[in-house]
Amino acid sequence: MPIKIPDNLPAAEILNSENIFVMSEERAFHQDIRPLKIVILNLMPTKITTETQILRLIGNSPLQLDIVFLHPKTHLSKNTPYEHLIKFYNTFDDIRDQKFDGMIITGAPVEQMAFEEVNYWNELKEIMTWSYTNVTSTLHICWGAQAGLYFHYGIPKYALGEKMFGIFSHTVNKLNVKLLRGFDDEFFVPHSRHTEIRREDIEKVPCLEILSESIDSGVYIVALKGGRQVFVTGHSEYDPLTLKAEYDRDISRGIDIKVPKNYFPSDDPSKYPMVRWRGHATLLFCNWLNYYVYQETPYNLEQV
Ligand SMILES: CC(=O)SCCNC(=O)CCNC(=O)[C@H](O)C(C)(C)COP(=O)(O)OP(=O)(O)OC[C@H]1O[C@@H](n2cnc3c(N)ncnc32)[C@H](O)[C@@H]1OP(=O)(O)O
Ligand SMILES: N[C@@H](CCO)C(=O)O
Repeated sequence: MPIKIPDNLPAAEILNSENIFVMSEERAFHQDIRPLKIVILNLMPTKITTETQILRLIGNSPLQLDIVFLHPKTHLSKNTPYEHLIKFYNTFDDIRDQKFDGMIITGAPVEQMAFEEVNYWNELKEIMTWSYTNVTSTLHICWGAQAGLYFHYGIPKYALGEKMFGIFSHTVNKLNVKLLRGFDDEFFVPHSRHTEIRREDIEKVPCLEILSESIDSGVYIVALKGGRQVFVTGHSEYDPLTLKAEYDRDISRGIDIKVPKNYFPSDDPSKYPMVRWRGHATLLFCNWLNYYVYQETPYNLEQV
């Protein structure tokens, strides 16, 4: 949350230059406050796990959030009980006439298919088109980021020779970016994917900026200048044991999968994983909610 201090306090200039959010008395006086409307398009097969992971992060904020869950109506989930979807989820038809402050589009285990082969691709294209005009800021995660970058900007994904699997070190590319406020110089993020997007393709689109990368796992955060869209290639929301569950699943299926890198102490899968990404995950979601959603969204949502 911003610090409200007198406009002319000397600390204001110093803190502003350090990328700390200081709100002037005048701005604070004029700021109207209401709960934020957030829509989560959950494309993961294990929807209940993902709901919990995302809510844990966005719930760690003093803001009141009204959450709406969406699932694609053109895909019948095998792994999430239908009763759960009926009880807690909407489809796009239910909300297409509404406006939202923020939207999160999750990952999905479909990255090895062409986008057009995904059975809800046409529906997703419609939702992503709508998000551009009906949502103040949309955060896309993993496959959701690949899909958004491909649909909005024609950026392709490429198959990797080996799954990017583990916890990787990242750095920030640019100083004084609100989304990156408070990030350490080096921070860690889980990745679990068979495909990648490439810097050279993103650089061809002048309205996009690469905000964070990793020497080992490549591009991490891309944003539309102004913050209306954020694309994140990693899974900072993952629980301590999510990579282990994916690893155990693949081992039990006889798949040739390597131990996730930098995850188990001494790379020994019998040991409990070391969590080194929770602080980063919390900050990323808080910063997005605060600076790209709350501070930018109009009080009257119809003006989005
Ligand atoms: C790159 C990223 O975004 S990573 C994020 C994805 N990560 C994860 O999903 C991790 C957790 N998931 C898993 O462990 C596995 O997917 C499991 C165990 C839930 C199921 O795996 P499997 O039994 O091998 O595959 P299954 O046939 O059930 O399909 C898996 C999912 O792929 C997706 N899928 C598969 N084919 C299609 C298709 N043609 N169109 C759209 N979605 C498809 C679906 O989401 C499907 O699950 P759902 O029907 O519950 O939505
Ligand atoms: N994180 C995914 C990658 C597949 O898209 C999994 O291991 O299931």
